[in-house]
Amino acid sequence: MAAVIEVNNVVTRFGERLVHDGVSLHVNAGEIYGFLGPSGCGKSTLMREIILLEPIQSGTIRLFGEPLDTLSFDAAQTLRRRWGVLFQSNALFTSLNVAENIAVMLKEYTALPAALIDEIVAFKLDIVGLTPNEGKLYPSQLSGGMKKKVALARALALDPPLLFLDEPTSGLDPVSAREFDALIMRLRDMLQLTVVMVTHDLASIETTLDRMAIIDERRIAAEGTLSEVKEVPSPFIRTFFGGDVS
Ligand SMILES: Nc1ncnc2c1ncn2[C@@H]1O[C@H](COP(=O)(O)OP(=O)(O)OP(=O)(O)O)[C@@H](O)[C@H]1O
Repeated sequence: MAAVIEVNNVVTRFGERLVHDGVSLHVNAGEIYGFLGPSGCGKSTLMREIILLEPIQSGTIRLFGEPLDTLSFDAAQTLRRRWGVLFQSNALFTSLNVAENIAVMLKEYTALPAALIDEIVAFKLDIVGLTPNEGKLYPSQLSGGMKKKVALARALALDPPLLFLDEPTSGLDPVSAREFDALIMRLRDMLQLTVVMVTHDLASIETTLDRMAIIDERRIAAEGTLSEVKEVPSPFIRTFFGGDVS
């Protein structure tokens, strides 16, 4: 299976704080892959380095085989269109309705005619389970679960093969959270996506992740399937999966 993301020996330091000290992992095409680890271990920072929001200080990251550190400005812009990101905050535009939020990316990055954009938006609403009428609502009129679906539809607007999710189920009630997990798995299969998510949600981890990396003590403490990482003797893994702490 081809690696969509290869992280090699990444070292990240903020002032005195060493966050990553030689982090390496790889994400294969078509997997749902998790970044796990204690609070502050650098999960979000690693994701930000991969999506070009944070400079790579040392080490290499390749996306679709392309090394990120030597990308030209134009190549970086082209690459950015190959992933979608669902931020924890959803980052919806409050002054735009749901359909307009989804259309933003299409208006900004394509020269498609308005009628075609409307059709694409209708399709994106449908695949995340929202109705055309819900497309007319504003973010303030939506539940937490609906906001996530809108942000997901927007992240998928340009048909990226790669999707990043930052704690997608945090703040959702358990029913909405499991519904969202099922949606991610369905979309992965339907659109043949590769999905990377930062998560602390044990139910999501158990049901959705094919493989995961545990970042702990500045390094990868374990990488593999759930049963593989559970075998690794590490205090964080024992506590997190062992049920010592809720
Ligand atoms: N731009 C920055 N400048 C300085 N310190 C930063 C910066 N970004 C992150 N950090 C620090 O790096 C460490 C890792 O942060 P990060 O948000 O990646 O952790 P995390 O594993 O995602 O945490 P959480 O699970 O709590 O969201 C933290 O100590 C954070 O304060």
